[in-house]
Amino acid sequence: MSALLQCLSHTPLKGYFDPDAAVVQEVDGLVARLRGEVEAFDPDVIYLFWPDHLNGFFLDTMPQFCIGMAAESVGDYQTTAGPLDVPRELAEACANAVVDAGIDLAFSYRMQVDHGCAQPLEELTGALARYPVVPIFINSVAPPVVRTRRARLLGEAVGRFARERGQRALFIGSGGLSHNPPVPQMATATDPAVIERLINNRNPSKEARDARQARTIAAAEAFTAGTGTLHPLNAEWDRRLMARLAARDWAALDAYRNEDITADAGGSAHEAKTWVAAVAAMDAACAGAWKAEERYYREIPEWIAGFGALTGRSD
Ligand SMILES: O=C(O)/C=C/c1cccc(O)c1O
Ligand SMILES: [Fe+2]
Repeated sequence: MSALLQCLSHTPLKGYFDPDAAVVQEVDGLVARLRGEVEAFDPDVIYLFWPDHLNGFFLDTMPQFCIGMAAESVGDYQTTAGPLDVPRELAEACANAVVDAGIDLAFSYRMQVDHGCAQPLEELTGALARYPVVPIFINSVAPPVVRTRRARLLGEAVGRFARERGQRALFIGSGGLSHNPPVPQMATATDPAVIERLINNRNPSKEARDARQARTIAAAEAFTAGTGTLHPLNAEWDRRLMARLAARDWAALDAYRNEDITADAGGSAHEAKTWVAAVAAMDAACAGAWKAEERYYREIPEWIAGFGALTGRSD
C-alpha cells in the first residue's frame, strides 16, 4: 500500500511570539520540505489525528476519541475559518470499521476543529480543503485521558481500514511533544467563569478569543524569560519518544503511564498520542513495510513547544 506519514508539532504562537529569525527560518524550511513531499505524494485521502484545546470539545460531554463526518475550522490564532473537505461516506465507513474492531469512538456531523487540526492541514497542504480529510480527535487536555495503548489500538484500526480501501493515504499526527501551555484544568479551576468556559465555550466572541490568545502570548513571554510557572520542556523525553516511535517499539510505547507523561513532559504532552495513533495507523496500513525518519527536533520556548517532526514512507 502506498502511504505517507507526517508527524509534526503544532504551535499557535507562530507569528505572535517568535524565536530568533534563524530558528523561524529553519522551521519554515522544514515545513516547506514536508509540504513538498505531501504534494509529490498527492494523497487520495488524509487521516488526521489531532488534539483539541477546548475550542470544539468541552466538558459538557468530552469523548476520548471522535471522528468527524463533517467538520469546520473555528479559525483560532492564525488559522483559517471554514469547512474541511470530509468525505462523508468514507468517514462513516471508517467509524464503522473502528467500532467493529472494538474501539468505542464518538462521531460528529458538525465537528469544530481548532489549530490542532487546521494548522497542520494548512501548513502541510496549503489549505483546509486541498485534499479529502478524515479528522480524528484524541482528547489530550481534559483528564481522564486515554493511555498510549488505546491510541495505538485506535491507530491500528484506522490503518487496517485504510489498507482495505487501498487509497493513497497520508497519516498526520499533530501536536506534542513536551509542553504545557496555560490550558485550565477542572481539577484546579475555582473561578466560576473559568469553570463555565471549560464546560461550554463554543463560538466565543472575538473579544473573548483575543483575550485568550493574549493570555497564551503573555505565558510564552514569561516562560521564555524564565519567570513563568509552566512545566519545562523536556528534550530527553521528546527524543526518546521519537526514537521509540521510529523503531515502533510498541512494548515501550504501551508502557507509558499518564501520570508520568504529565510529570515528565507537561500536561499537554498527552498530545503526543496523536503521533502514537498516526504511527500505528501507518504500520497497520503498510503491514509493517515502511521506514521511519526522524526529521527535526528543537526545544522552542517562545512557542511553548518541544518541536519535532517524524516522517514515514511505505516501501
Ligand atoms: O489553545 C491555546 O490557546 C494554546 C495552545 C497551545 C499553546 C502552545 C503550544 C501548543 O501546542 C498549543 O496547542
Ligand atoms: Fe496543542
